Amino acid sequence: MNKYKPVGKIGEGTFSDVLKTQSLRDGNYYACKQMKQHFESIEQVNSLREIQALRRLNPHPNILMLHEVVFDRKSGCLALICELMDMNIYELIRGRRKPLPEKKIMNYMYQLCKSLDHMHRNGIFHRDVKPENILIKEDTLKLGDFGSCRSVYSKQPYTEYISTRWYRAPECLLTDGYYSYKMDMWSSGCVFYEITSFHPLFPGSNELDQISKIHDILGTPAKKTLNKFKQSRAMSFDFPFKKGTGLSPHVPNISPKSLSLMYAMIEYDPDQRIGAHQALQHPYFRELRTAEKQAVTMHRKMRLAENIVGQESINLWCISKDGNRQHSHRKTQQNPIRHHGPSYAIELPKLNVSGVTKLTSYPSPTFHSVFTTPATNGEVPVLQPIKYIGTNHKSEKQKELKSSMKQYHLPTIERRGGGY
Ligand SMILES: Nc1ncnc2c1ncn2[C@@H]1O[C@H](COP(=O)(O)OP(=O)(O)OP(=O)(O)O)[C@@H](O)[C@H]1O
Repeated sequence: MNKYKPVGKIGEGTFSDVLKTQSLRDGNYYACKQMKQHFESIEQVNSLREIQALRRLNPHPNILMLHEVVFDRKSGCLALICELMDMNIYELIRGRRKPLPEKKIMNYMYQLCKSLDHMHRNGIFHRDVKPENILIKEDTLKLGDFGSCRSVYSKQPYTEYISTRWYRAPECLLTDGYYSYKMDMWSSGCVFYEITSFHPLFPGSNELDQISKIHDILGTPAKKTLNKFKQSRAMSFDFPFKKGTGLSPHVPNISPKSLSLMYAMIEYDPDQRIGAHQALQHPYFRELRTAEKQAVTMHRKMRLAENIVGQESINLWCISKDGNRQHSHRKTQQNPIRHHGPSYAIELPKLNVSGVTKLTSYPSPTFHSVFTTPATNGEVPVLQPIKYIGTNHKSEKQKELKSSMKQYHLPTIERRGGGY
């Protein structure tokens, strides 16, 4: 940790203090997440869910970037050195009166859905999506705090207490641990509402009140849905019929498309709830998808132009240096671009360097394929050498204690149905 100079405290969570630090090597600023828990060995550090998830999900434009893991064996202190962001979503909207421009909300929601899509495709679900865990820097949004995440292939029921109550999906509230990745969509729908209205959607004061707040707006669910939940709950429950006000009276000024996506995300039944990949295809995001496609096309054209210019200058250099066309000729034969014009088959691998294009280069998955076949990104990245050791205040908003030891092995992507 002597390679980093602490500058000030920027955040605090249940499990960590987050400091702004400056690297003495490159002079850049980073966020240093100093874990409150002490560790006995590197093996114990490596088994930390958060580290495993970040390594598997990095790099992606909408996932917080892990720069370095620093562990001090003597003191047992552990710090995650991450990219420094400006603030979290809760801080962005706190005390604000003027609504955020609709374009900004759309842009943030698009990026949030992209982070979820990437995570779910890679066999991980977050389990604690909430405004405090969504970080922004200028117009870029990144999902952080993977301390509660799980493998989608791990065996239910999940016994530990998870997710902050206000963002907890009905299946988490009403079953004995039979929930999965769709719970992240519910939480994100609640965040969508909150960045639109600046109020939490379901601010329940306890679990029963949480359900009641959900029913106040969505109404009690169909019997079929409740019966599904009842099958995975030891204790029986029933709710007297309630109609629900719907979302519209609470967000009167939003567009119909925006409302439609919001409803799809907070669908009561997880089987009917929209998934992240589907959400990205929703008409609400049409404009952004078009802009993205145009940017990709432009990028391809630019790379192509660069290649041609680069190739020509190599050829010219070869000719002038050697006075020998043979060498130049061999070069042009090696690179068919010069003779045969552009080929996307040649260009695409270069585009994959950027995370955004990497996402678009996935085989277009049906929703099922994400969870019935191994994830597309192959193996878990190898751990980099571990180096050392290492207060925006946690919001006063209601928070419940999560499991204190957040260190478990994340099953490899290929493993299905197993788990811990
Ligand atoms: N990379 C970062 N850049 C800027 N701020 C950050 C960064 N990482 C975390 N923070 C701030 O620190 C706060 C706490 O971080 P984080 O949620 O990762 O800690 P935690 O101990 O896991 O919290 P929790 O109690 O939610 O489990 C965040 O809400 C955020 O405001």
